[in-house]
Amino acid sequence: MTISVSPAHILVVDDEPDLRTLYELTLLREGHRVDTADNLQQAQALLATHHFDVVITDMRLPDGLGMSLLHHIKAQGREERSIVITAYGSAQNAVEALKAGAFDYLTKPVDLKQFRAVVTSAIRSVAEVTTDTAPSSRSNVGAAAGALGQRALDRLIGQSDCMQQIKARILKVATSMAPVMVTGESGTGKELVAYAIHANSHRVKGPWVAVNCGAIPETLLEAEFFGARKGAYTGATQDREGFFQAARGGTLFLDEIGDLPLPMQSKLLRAIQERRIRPLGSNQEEVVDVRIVSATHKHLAQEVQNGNFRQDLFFRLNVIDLVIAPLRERTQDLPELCQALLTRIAQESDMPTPVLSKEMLRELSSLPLPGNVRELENLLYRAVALGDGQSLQLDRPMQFSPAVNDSTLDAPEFDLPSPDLSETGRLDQRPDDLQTQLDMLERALLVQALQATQFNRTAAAARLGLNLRQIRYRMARLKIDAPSNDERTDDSL
Ligand SMILES: Nc1ncnc2c1ncn2[C@@H]1O[C@H](COP(=O)(O)OP(=O)(O)OP(=O)(O)O)[C@@H](O)[C@H]1O
Repeated sequence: MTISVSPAHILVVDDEPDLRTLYELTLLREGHRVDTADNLQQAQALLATHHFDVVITDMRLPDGLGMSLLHHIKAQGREERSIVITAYGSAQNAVEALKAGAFDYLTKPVDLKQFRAVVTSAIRSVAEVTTDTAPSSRSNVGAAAGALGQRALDRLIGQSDCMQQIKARILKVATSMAPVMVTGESGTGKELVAYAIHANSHRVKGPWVAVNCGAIPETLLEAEFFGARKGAYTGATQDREGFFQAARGGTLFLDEIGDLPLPMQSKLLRAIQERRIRPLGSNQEEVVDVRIVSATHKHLAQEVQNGNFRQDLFFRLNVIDLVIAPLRERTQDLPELCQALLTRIAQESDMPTPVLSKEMLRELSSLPLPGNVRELENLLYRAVALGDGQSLQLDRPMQFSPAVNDSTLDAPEFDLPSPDLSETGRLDQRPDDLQTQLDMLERALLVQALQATQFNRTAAAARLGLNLRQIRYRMARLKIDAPSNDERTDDSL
């Protein structure tokens, strides 16, 4: 399907006359105005005298690399969107081009359908920016966003340096097709950030498809991602779209990407590299037209080291990284966050917004809040529920009593009546670091649920609000050797 965009002025730079003509004719047929150059020098001469919307350049040119055109465009602050054509299999060049500011890249042999889709996308992104605002004002955070984009940025509460930098970076990276990886602890707002990237991009009118990679049973992953034809597997009574098809023209958000099993990682890598997918049971490939934003709370580089995550996929997904600091490292955001969250909670319950006292704010600031903004949100919900309608009643978080100063933060008091923590026999030793303490707590809860279900992992997972794959993963990570670790029929997903 050809998507119509307004005619654009495009520069094609390639030293191969046949290819140059092929690209030129394809673009002319779409109604665009095209100039061509067969080397860097000619391209630079044309750039000196003309303004283009899009520059399409081969990577290898007789007098240098197409990359230097990118640097030239960037250094001059020009508005052209550049698309680089790289040799097949040179992932490094593609990633470098995106990092150098290319809007997108194409791999040889160039598929004309893909070529048209990428060019259309680039033209759209120029149009979005020029209708929304003058590009020169982009340094002003928020100025470049349209109404939806601005709303998405506004939902990210906080004026700390970290949040300001995140917002500025969202605007900076939104306008290209480069894959972005958002990292941060659980509940730090990774999904909000990912959505803000979509909402500020030229793909905003396309779909936003968010997928939790850890929540899909392993056996269904391929069909869920790439779609399936009728009859491809038992129960497939009709053709169905996968996430890649559903997100066509928009953004595919892969949350908890670190939970994707290795075989699926290979399939995802292939889809990204080849820009093609094949639905299950189909012999036809389909062109991929999605921007990928992924997120994880894991240290993915460490997962690569441990052999749990493919390095090449990491490299592909992590072209641009965006790191969100935990809430305890930006406590200056707390007052504004509490205010916004309380206003929302009060609106939902149709009541006046309760006032947060200074004491309570101080108390909240002293909590480690390992669940970050989500935990803060839950705490405030409980505080509203326990309060008298005007004042709030802070209920201590389940896992920690509030730390009064840093030294108590190092040795939080566990306040968990239900799981038999002494089972672990290790809590008294109180390790210093938070992660070890959380691991011990998680281990105790898992063991307790497993014991209560005679080590039936499916039932234990259900008790804890997990699925089988998630509990298996957690058991393996914490080296919990349950009698049912040899496959049981009830667990055989
Ligand atoms: N800066 C923020 N301003 C306002 N609300 C926020 C902010 N950060 C997070 N939240 C809220 O906290 C909750 C968790 O946010 P979100 O789901 O984006 O976090 P996450 O990092 O993706 O979590 P997880 O790792 O569990 O997937 C949501 O309700 C979100 O609205």
